[in-house]
Amino acid sequence: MKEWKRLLKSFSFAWEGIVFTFKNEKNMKIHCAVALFVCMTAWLFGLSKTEWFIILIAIGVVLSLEMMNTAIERVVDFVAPEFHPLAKIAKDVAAGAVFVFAIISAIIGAIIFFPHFMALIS
Ligand SMILES: Nc1ncnc2c1ncn2[C@@H]1O[C@H](COP(=O)(O)OP(=O)(O)OP(=O)(O)O)[C@@H](O)[C@H]1O
Repeated sequence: MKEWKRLLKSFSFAWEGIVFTFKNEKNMKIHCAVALFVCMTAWLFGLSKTEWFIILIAIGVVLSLEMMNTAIERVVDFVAPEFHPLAKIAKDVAAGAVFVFAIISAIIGAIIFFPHFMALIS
């Protein structure tokens, strides 16, 4: 019983982290809006299971990276509230990680949706 309570508590802390990121990070709102749009388009095009699988992984990784970026930003602000070159590197590298995977996800989306879009207009 105690184990269950501990597990539920850890889920609720994780949920608090998700809500915090969504409320405080503009980029997270943008990622969520794009993810919703992509899922609706995928549903309309009737993507295969494999295509859904790839798209959901891309969405999951982008959202998770944005949350890791937010966590790193907050830790950096906590330990280095003043300007510091290492704080800059930590924040820039974390933001870069999100950017790299967001670009890769856009390419993945283009590769998956392009044939469906061409089939629709031809
Ligand atoms: N303590 C610091 N020392 C050095 N440079 C910093 C510091 N804090 C922020 N920076 C620089 O300013 C940039 C913006 O930092 P900020 O904390 O405003 O994050 P952000 O890029 O606005 O993130 P987001 O928009 O995702 O919240 C960082 O990427 C970094 O280059």
